[in-house]
Amino acid sequence: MKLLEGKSVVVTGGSRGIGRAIAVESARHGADVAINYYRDNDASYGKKSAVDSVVEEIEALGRRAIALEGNVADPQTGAELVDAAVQAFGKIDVLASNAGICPFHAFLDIPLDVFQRTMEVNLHGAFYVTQAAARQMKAQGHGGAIVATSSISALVGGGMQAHYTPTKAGVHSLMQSCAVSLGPYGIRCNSVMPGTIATDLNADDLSAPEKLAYMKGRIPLGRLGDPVDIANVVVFLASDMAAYVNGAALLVDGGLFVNLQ
Ligand SMILES: NC(=O)C1=CN([C@@H]2O[C@H](COP(=O)(O)OP(=O)(O)OC[C@H]3O[C@@H](n4cnc5c(N)ncnc54)[C@H](OP(=O)(O)O)[C@@H]3O)[C@@H](O)[C@H]2O)C=CC1
Ligand SMILES: C[C@H](O)[C@@H]1OC(=O)[C@H](O)[C@@H]1O
Repeated sequence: MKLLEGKSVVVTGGSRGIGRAIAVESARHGADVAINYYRDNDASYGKKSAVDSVVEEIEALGRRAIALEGNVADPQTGAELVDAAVQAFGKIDVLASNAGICPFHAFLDIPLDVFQRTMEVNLHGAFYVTQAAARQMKAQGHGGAIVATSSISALVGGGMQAHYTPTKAGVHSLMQSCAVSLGPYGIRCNSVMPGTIATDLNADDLSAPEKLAYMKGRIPLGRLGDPVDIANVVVFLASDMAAYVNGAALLVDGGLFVNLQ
């Protein structure tokens, strides 16, 4: 069953990791996809750059794809991405606001620029692109769905993430307020809260075997998440199957959050 047949989906941070999986699974469910990326230089996908390979994969599924470079922290990037999607596909039905960074650092001596960049990319970036997509959806007059990638880190702390966890709590809060602001236009806003998902974001952190074993040991399902585990839930929240889900946050963490002891 295809959940996004004929929809136009915009994904920020769609070249790698969770965003890439959202882009591909959206296409598998029948959507055309506009992908934002920033500094794509990853040639590990069959010797193509990451973004070229995701575009190719979507086209192989019989759907259209465009890719637009841009830093989501720049207020113009979101608007340009939405405009490009409308030019290419005639409309936008779904935004997956997903781009994010997590440079691990201890709290007491975090460089100011690392703190500011994390805030600007993760929280300001989500705000700008959500506003741009919502303006377009309102003008179109037939509603829409916005799904932001928050995190389990919106709910719990991390000693090396004091600059990061507030951005994920902020993204969660942004979706709650937007659910209220945009509900009257039929635009639903929700967030997905991934646990620990195996991507480039945490590859360094989990490269130490002891840390990897510790994290897996804390997850009742006994494995790290796969980007597709998150993408499946984003597709559901974006689809008409979730027509009455608005302002929700869905933990997708293999049970990590509830595992006190
Ligand atoms: N991995 C995990 O365990 C978890 C991740 N998350 C969240 O999921 C989201 C995706 O993370 P994940 O897939 O793991 O990370 P990856 O590092 O694998 O991918 C990040 C993606 O974001 C893009 N990106 C980075 N900075 C910018 C920017 N300034 N402007 C536009 N695009 C940018 C990258 O593009 P490019 O490479 O071209 O620069 C890339 O496509 C993030 O918001 C993260 O906080 C939440 C919970 C857990
Ligand atoms: C980067 C982390 O490993 C990852 O990102 C988050 O949001 C969670 O804290 C995950 O563990």
